[in-house]
Amino acid sequence: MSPYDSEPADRLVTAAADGEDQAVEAALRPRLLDEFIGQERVREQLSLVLQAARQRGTAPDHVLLSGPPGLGKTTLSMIIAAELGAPIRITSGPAIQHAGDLAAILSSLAEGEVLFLDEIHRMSRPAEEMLYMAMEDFRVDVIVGKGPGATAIPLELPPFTLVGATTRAGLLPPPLRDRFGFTGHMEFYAPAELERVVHRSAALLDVRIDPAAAAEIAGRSRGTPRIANRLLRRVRDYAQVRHDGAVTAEIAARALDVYEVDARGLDRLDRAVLDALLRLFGGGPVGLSTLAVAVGEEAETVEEVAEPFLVREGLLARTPRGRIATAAAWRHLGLVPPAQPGRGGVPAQPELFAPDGGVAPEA
Ligand SMILES: Nc1ncnc2c1ncn2[C@@H]1O[C@H](COP(=O)(O)OP(=O)(O)OP(=O)(O)O)[C@@H](O)[C@H]1O
Ligand SMILES: [Mg+2]
Repeated sequence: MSPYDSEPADRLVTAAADGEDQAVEAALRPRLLDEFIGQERVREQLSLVLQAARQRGTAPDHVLLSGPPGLGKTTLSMIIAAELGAPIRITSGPAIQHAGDLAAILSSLAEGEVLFLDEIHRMSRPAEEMLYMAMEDFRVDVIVGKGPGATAIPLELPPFTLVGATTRAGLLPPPLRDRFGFTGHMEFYAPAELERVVHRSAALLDVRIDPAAAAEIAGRSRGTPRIANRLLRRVRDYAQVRHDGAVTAEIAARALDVYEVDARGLDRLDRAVLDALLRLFGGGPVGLSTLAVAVGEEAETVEEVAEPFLVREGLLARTPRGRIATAAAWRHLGLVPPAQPGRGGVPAQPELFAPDGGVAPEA
């Protein structure tokens, strides 16, 4: 499910898991730390935490994994359990409505079990407070009865390891954040790392793929393994239906053109926003609501779905005066910036425009 209500349900480049992703992701998940690609720092730190705990024969400190969707938080939590040889219990913040729900889970944990709490920032306040005590003292107070006659019965818990995951670490109350012994910050993946993800997944899916094709898919995957895996599946469909199943760079590029994911990973909506900003408003500044009307979308959709990636890619900037396009945006759409801002762009002359990202001269 997309974290954004405003995100179109069928968006190919969403970082959120769709139904098909959920069905196939289990098969594509690396099982051990050594198979996990990229995130070198998190991997090394985590490996030390786990190895030390194994040597001491105790449950490791609680672990918080934070970062954008699709970067491998759920995958890493399962790896933690596998590396410890411990069972894992999986639940999520929204599933825990009442403190009692959490008490029931905690009291049934086995010694050394890993409790994976996904979307931990969406837990209810009373459950959160119960979790503080459970994390720190391995104890919960179960409230029996109501009103003035209510009593708290303390309940000892076996040592366990909480692995929390969140896309919004900033929303976690400090007392909760402080109770994790280790926080892994997941970063977007470099293209070379995504290439390795594509090769690995292709092998598991029995897809023959050229190195150049893997690079083509990686470059369009927005730094996100989940998107790389999804694009690979769409490319596989195309290669199978239109060709003999083998994926070359040319086939990958053509397939992703069919699905309107461009060389930099922008989809139709992203390009529409950039295109309006450049052609209609001369690169800005223009207000969000005006820009949204120009592309026929809700302001929230433009702001939450399209803009974060455009900003991350250095194609668009949000300023107090409105949205403005960067020089890279003009180049990406093959346009030359106007001599006077606000006049609209003209198609680039081939000799003026360096498609490899060279500087486009002022007209
Ligand atoms: N480092 C990696 N190496 C190989 N595959 C990866 C890696 N990280 C993620 N993946 C793949 O990407 C997909 C998404 O990963 P995962 O479900 O762990 O992301 P997530 O961070 O939990 O996302 P969300 O925030 O939506 O829950 C999985 O299929 C997984 O196999
Ligand atoms: Mg997850």
